[in-house]
Amino acid sequence: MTSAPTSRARQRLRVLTRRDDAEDLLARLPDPDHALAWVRDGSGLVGWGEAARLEVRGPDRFEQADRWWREFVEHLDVEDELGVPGSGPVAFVSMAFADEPGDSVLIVPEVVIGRRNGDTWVTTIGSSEAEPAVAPMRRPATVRYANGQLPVTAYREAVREAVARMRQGELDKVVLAHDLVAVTDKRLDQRFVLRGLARRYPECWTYAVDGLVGATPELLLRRTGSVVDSRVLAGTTWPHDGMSDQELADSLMSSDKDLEEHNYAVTSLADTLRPYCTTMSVDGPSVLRLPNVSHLSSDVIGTLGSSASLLRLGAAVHPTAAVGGTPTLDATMLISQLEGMDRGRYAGPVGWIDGNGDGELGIALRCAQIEGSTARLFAGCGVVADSDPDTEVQEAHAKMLPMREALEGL
Ligand SMILES: C=C(O[C@@H]1C=C(C(=O)O)C=C[C@H]1O)C(=O)O
Repeated sequence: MTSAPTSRARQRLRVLTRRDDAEDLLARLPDPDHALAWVRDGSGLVGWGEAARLEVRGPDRFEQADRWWREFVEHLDVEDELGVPGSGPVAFVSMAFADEPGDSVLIVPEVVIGRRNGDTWVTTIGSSEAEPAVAPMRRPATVRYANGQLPVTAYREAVREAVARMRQGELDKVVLAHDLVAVTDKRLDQRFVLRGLARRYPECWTYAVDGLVGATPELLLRRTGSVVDSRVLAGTTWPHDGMSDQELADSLMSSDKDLEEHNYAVTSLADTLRPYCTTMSVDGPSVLRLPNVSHLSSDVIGTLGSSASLLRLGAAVHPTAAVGGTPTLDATMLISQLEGMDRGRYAGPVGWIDGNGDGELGIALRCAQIEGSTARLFAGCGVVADSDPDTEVQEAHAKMLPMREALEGL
């Protein structure tokens, strides 16, 4: 569906970027229910209002979104004092994981506040309204949890079945997820959740687009002119049995199972991105340590030999084997068969794009879909032939902690 202000775009919207003195981006968000955010360690973008919105679904959702955005940008009058990635016109993006079901969304805010390398700016898109007052923050007093579409017991069974299929040689890796529903005593304030995540996970990208709120450690793709880079994660451990951080890191770096999972993920990203690049290098794996989990992490960097926009590149690489599996098609079919739930925009690309086709797309992990006083949390794990279902259940639990703590205000 296109709830398209294409007609508004045709009227030539005015886009104005000027310098600003924003200190705390998240503190500027006025609205508890419609936050737009992509912030890491104090830098990034926040936005509010809707100058335009696109909803798309299906296998060509990236191409449709790319076409719509390019047309939208053509009908703008832009005045941009900064001319850096993220200044000028911007759309926040959140794509569905699957071809079906699931809606993807692009939102062009009326106001964007950005910060990058110490420069801060404000962009207005078709609006010259004064900044609205920031509504007081709401915090829930109680949070209760209930089964989602795939309860833990069924998840354990799904992992067991996947392991059996892999031992029969049907496929090499599949990433299976489950969900959990949190119910609070009042309407959730997305800004409360965002601030909790950003405070505890400054090295992650804290995001909110159309009610999907989270803090992801995984960067699917960033395009900055002719440079493209990615941070691929797969292979996970978490604090247990009194092991020190060093012992956890050593065990991860020497785990054949985790190295295998990681290798599938890096290969899937590099193989699908390489055709667009003239050079490419992979640096890793090393261990990325977060408060709740540690991951094997590799950085991929390439020089683009093509003018493909970030959304086009996203179409080529999604889903990597960090959230899908290997081979990709077998894995996505098995996911829909064994999970039997709608992932929505969890594990899909999330982030922002600008008028030059640059931007950042993370993988929407460690997140929840917030609606009123409920939040649907998701977490998944890479499963290979050597996986143990009970251990995967514990891993998924560790991956849900950031969102649970943010909801509970811990
Ligand atoms: C699927 C998730 O995480 C992904 C799976 C990982 C793994 O299996 O080791 C690690 C990081 C992410 O790529 C999630 O957090 O829900």
